[in-house]
Amino acid sequence: MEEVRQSSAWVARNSSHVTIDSSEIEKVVEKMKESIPKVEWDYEGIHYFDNGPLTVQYLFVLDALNFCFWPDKDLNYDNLAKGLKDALLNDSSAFDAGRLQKYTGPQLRELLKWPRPLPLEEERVRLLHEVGFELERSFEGKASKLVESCGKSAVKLVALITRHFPGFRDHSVYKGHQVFLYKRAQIFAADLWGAFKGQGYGQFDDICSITMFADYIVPAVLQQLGVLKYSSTLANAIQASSEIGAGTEEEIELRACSIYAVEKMRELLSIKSGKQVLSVELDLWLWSVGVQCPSLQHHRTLSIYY
Ligand SMILES: Nc1nc2c(c(CN[C@H]3C=C[C@H](O)[C@@H]3O)cn2[C@@H]2O[C@H](COP(=O)(O)O)[C@@H](O)[C@H]2O)c(=O)[nH]1
Repeated sequence: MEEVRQSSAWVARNSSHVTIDSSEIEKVVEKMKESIPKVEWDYEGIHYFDNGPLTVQYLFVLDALNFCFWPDKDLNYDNLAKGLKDALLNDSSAFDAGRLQKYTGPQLRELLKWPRPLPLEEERVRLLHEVGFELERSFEGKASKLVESCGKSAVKLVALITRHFPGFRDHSVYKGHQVFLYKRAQIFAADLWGAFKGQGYGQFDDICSITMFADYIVPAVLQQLGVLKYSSTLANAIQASSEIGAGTEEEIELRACSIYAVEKMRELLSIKSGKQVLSVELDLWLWSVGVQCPSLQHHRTLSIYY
């Protein structure tokens, strides 16, 4: 994940619309250092879990579709996680590689029991087909095989996923530089780690290499904490719920500066608390704060990446 760290740091150094306030990072860290809020994975009980390969298949399908809920004001991540869980409980072959390649938009909607078209539904279906096809072609149809071939390395897992599945290649070109953010590939590794509690399919000896997952919730939380500061034009656009184009400087800065800021928080917290703190732990905490605050104004970008 060095490429994610380095390219995000480059954006933070050259940023025009978003700045990181180091003194606010220090204040947040000072408040947290005695007890870093530990957030239990699946504290909501919304995920499928059977401690085996079907859970891996479930999480891979979940993270293939884990993006852009906001255009439907009633839809959120929980609906997706729970909808896919119920679908699997109802039919354990629902995510077989052959089946994944055949879903249509209306069938996906029905599977999730969602009464109207999903945001970016055509893309969601295309990505499901891509996952089914490539799993069948290279991994005996099983996401568990993909994970097994990574030798307990999250870095290898992200590299393998982004090599095989174009839909997970979450990157942009910013001021002439290629920037890697890899949100859904990294969150898949983190979901395995969380679900399997760092054992079996969730054992990654390098889980400390994962960065935060640059979505639309965590940047808003960091802004609320004072860690991120926006230009007035950007602040107004977010306040007015105006769409921010995918690949624009503003969008990349929001995401990359969030990664950089969380890395800085992690470094400082590790020093002050004398314990190794993981970016994934900070992410889970920040995300849980964000989703518990319905009034939080987040940026709106149509994207398949987050
Ligand atoms: N940074 C970060 N972003 C995350 C997650 C998760 C889910 N993690 C679960 C896994 C185990 C735990 O129990 C968590 O519940 C979803 N998202 C992103 O949020 C957005 C959805 O927001 P809303 O529209 O309000 O549902 C969307 O971009 C989605 O991709 C996370 O952990 N970190």
